[in-house]
Amino acid sequence: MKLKVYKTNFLEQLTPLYDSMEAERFFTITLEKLKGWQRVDVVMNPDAELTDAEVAKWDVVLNALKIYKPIQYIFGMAHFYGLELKVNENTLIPRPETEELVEWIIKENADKGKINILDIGTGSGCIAIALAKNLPNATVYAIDVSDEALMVAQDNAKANDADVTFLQKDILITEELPLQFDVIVSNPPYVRNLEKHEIKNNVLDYEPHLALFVEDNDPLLFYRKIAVLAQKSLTPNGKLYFEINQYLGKETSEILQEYQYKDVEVRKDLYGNNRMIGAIL
Ligand SMILES: C[S@@+](CC[C@H](N)C(=O)[O-])C[C@H]1O[C@@H](n2cnc3c(N)ncnc32)[C@H](O)[C@@H]1O
Repeated sequence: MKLKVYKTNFLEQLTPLYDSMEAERFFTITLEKLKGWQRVDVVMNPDAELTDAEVAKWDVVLNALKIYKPIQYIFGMAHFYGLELKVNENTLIPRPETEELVEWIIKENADKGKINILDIGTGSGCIAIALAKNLPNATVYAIDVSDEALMVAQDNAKANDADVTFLQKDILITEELPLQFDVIVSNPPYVRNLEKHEIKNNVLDYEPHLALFVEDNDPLLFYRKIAVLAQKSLTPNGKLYFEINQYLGKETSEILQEYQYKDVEVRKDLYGNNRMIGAIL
């Protein structure tokens, strides 16, 4: 079949489900992953053919997209802060908002000498690995409760030549952190069940609920627990950084103030939502 004809069919089948720009983006990614081609190659080779075997592979992708499987899980790969990271159903797909949190930490810590950093709830390892790559003076540790996520994170650190020490721990039952840290960062689960209706099917049906959801009656439990643990484990003037639920900026700030943190600052993400918070001990 001609690639041009397949493309028309691919886009037609996806545009009732996704907007046309997104469908076009899926085509481009599939083209790159399955054929090693860029969009310009399609223009330059108007008569290019797909063999039956190639069509079968493209159809697998198309059918998965039709049931809203995220393209990052289809190809097992996501991009974060210039890195290519392996992802699977045990790891959240890293988000652009989280890149902004990483950017904040890098800017504030680039000029410091040797520092220890801890990432709590590391998932794919995205935050820890991006920090290790961009802050060469930092020694980076990362915790997750999920062994499956930690396996992915470890592979990602290795593939990206980043030195990160991973530890399996349930932060909710941990009584102390293993070391003193200059920076503690976390993007913990923060989506309330009552916000589930705002979550798209591709997230709800495929991304790990362990990484996303908290109970409506105590949505900030991770923040409270980490604030308490960090009181004992941050160095003087050490800083805590969190990604936060956009609707709970005020409540999250109040927790940090209650636990005697100073200079509590809420920052917005690129969409204008309250999305991250920093505070000094
Ligand atoms: C919102 S995801 C963040 C993943 C990654 N840091 C990112 O920014 O994409 C939260 C992570 O916390 C982990 N997690 C959930 N409960 C935990 C617990 N009790 N102790 C430690 N980690 C936990 C999940 O496995 C998940 O990887």
